[in-house]
Amino acid sequence: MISVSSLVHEYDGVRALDGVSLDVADGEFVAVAGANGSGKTTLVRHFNGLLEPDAGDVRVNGTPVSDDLVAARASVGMVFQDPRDQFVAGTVREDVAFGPENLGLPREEVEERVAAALDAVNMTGRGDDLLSRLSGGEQERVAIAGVLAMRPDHVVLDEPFTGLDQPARESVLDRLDALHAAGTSLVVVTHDLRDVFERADRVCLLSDGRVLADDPPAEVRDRLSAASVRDPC
Ligand SMILES: Nc1ncnc2c1ncn2[C@@H]1O[C@H](COP(=O)(O)OP(=O)(O)OP(=O)(O)O)[C@@H](O)[C@H]1O
Repeated sequence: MISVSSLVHEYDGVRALDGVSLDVADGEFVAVAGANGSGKTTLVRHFNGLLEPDAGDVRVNGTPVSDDLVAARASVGMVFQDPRDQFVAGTVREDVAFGPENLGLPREEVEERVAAALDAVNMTGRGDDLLSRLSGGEQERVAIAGVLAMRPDHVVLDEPFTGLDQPARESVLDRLDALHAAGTSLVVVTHDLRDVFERADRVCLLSDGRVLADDPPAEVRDRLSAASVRDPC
């Protein structure tokens, strides 16, 4: 469970989040949508302590993130906007193994986690591939595998479809469906709700650092334009 309460974030005195409250229950699929600059990335970077609140409270499984950064980062896996930003190795296998290796897990468990994570993103047998030779969609899936290998309770994806063509987009969506079905909670940040709208349990609309709506998709439709988000249907 991720619980955000009255969160305020300022960059050099400029308010990017202005009292945001939001809960993500275990197993839930929440879409966070809003115009450029509405505060989406700033919000999710608080979920695992990449940013510190200027006011308000962010808890993961009941514990304030700032009290236990290691626990928050184990529980909340983050897939960043450009997957290349999070690669740390040359090959698919080395990259996906990096997180579990840093947990100090035995070699067999690392191998088992890497195999399961690659399987989950449909990249079985691609461990020796060079990351630099993968397509954008494949890179996105490897970034997701790197997060899955940490076995997080929640996976947060910031604009996961940027630059992907329709087949790559569908392949990532398939993987998200499988994760959701397996009980992982998902937070997908997007300015484009296409394909996500009907999958989400809830849509949180941000506008100028405030929550404009946080409801099931059918109930937020009439507020999409106020948040400068295009109706996907
Ligand atoms: N590192 C930073 N320093 C200063 N201001 C920032 C920084 N990061 C974001 N901002 C500002 O904070 C506000 C919210 O930005 P944020 O990136 O959270 O929005 P967003 O909804 O994710 O936007 P986008 O869809 O363009 O990624 C914007 O006004 C942005 O210019």
